[in-house]
Amino acid sequence: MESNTARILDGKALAQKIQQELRSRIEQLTQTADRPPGLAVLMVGDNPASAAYVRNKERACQKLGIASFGRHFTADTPQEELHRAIDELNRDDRVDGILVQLPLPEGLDPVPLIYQIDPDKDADGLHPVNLGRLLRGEPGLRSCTPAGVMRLLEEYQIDLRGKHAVVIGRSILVGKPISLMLLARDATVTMAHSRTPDLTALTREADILIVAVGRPELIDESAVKPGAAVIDVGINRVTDYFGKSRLTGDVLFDSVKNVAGYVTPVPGGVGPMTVTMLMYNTVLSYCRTLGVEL
Ligand SMILES: Nc1nc(=O)c2c([nH]1)NC[C@@H]1CN(c3ccc(C(=O)N[C@@H](CCC(=O)O)C(=O)O)cc3)C=[N+]21
Ligand SMILES: [Mg+2]
Repeated sequence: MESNTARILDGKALAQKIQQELRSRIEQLTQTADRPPGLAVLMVGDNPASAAYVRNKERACQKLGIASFGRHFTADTPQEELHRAIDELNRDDRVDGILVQLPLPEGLDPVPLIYQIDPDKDADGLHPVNLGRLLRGEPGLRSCTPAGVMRLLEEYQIDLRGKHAVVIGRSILVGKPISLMLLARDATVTMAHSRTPDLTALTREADILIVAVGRPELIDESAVKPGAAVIDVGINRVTDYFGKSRLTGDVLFDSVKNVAGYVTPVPGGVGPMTVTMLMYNTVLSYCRTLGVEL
């Protein structure tokens, strides 16, 4: 049998390249602007994974010259207090981007908080106004993970026009917005989910396969069309045979690489792109405030 090794879509490298570009642009703009771009992350409780993500975001801000306005609340903070914090940040002229780190502790509802963020400061691109803009094909802040995936496909010049894209997972964070972005690039899009019968028969038809379900290593080479581009959005922490914890995606990378044309690794694929698009959105809304192009 002929052997094949897919080209790796290096999200880490692309993320670094885009961050470098953002850093230069910020440096240039802050020579005349009276302030740097600012990002405010609201973190509630002390979920260790969330704390690690927030630290990563703050580190990225620091590297790029973005001011962080992190606010940390205890898990028993009343919903109303979070609404007041968002209201303050909406009115704070130093802040271009606001996000609520998800998930929130039990008893707190993220949805009304997201609705309260000024849509033009919605760094996560999750406000209904921004999702509506995406649906309508209008400019706006785009959700970070889907936007990061699109940048990765662009970087490797993967043809979308007229191609069959299959998206597994229908979340408001990933599956739904990425389907709209692929559609806007003239792909023929199928949205699959946990109730789709014979998922494998469908995924084998995909030229572009986006997997965003949160099931470790669900997709192996038997589910992939030869030459397809496979994008793994899953980030699952699993314990291996030896009791060691490791990070794995929704795709069994070592199997899929034998048939796919392109595949993203985990870690080092979509994850770093998500953080980078958050920085990008913050700088984009900063530029809009200054009245300049990014
Ligand atoms: N309001 C909000 N916005 C988010 O964008 C958001 C969120 N809440 N809550 C949690 C999820 C998860 N998420 C990740 C971002 C980067 C990596 C990432 O950089 N991962 C590295 C590995 C990191 C590691 O080693 O743990 C990689 O895939 O290479 C992963 C996951 C953003 N999220
Ligand atoms: Mg489902």
